[in-house]
Amino acid sequence: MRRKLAAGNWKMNGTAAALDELAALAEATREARAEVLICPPATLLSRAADRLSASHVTLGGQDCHAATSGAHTGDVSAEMLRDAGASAVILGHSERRADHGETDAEVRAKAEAATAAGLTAVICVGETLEDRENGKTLDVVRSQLDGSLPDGSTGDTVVVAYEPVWAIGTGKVPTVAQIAEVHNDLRNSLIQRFGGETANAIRLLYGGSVKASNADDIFAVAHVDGALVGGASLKAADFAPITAALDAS
Ligand SMILES: O=C[C@H](O)COP(=O)(O)O
Repeated sequence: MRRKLAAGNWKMNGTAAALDELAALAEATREARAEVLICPPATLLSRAADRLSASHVTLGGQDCHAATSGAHTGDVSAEMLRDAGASAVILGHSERRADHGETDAEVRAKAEAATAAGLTAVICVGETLEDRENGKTLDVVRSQLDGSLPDGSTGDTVVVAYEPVWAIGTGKVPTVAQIAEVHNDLRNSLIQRFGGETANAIRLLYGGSVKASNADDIFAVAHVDGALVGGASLKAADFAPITAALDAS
């Protein structure tokens, strides 16, 4: 049985004042059965970990380097994230793929580093609008999945987040049929590569303009085990109802 996961990606948002929102989220979701994961900027991780030490909310990074340490100015290793209190790390987000030219091979190497450091890698895949309009959605997503997940991935080491690029921060959401098609295909691809038992333990998240108002419909889709939420994860008042919708699904 896959435990549902409500994950929040704060992206490049949040200074010390945002820690109060985390505390409010922990309070508002204290009865949640789903895992509640927040990925704040790296600068807030250790303070967030201190603030949440007695709570069920887990923490993650938004990226890591593939190396453990070394001459990589400005980068953060998986081990450092773990040391700061993270249990997970988002990898291959489309904003990293677009802004930093990250390839599937780099994402995979980072995921291997995350696993070695004991972090769960939340690996993002998703098509652009152009891909979708050209009928290439499944090809693109399959190829990213194949290239980005390490061999030997398990339900403990990876989570896959399907995030159509055109739905991120735009208020546009795919139809439930479109989400169902991709999630079903992701599950089948995982089964082909890792076998049924392992594949069925890997959680699949949907991400892209998830809000309390559309969460029920999205969470009713087969093989949607939760969400990776951007904008609506910044405020406890927005994110707690999404977590509640996930629990109710
Ligand atoms: O990682 C989260 C996604 O990019 C979704 O962002 P959004 O909920 O603001 O559309």
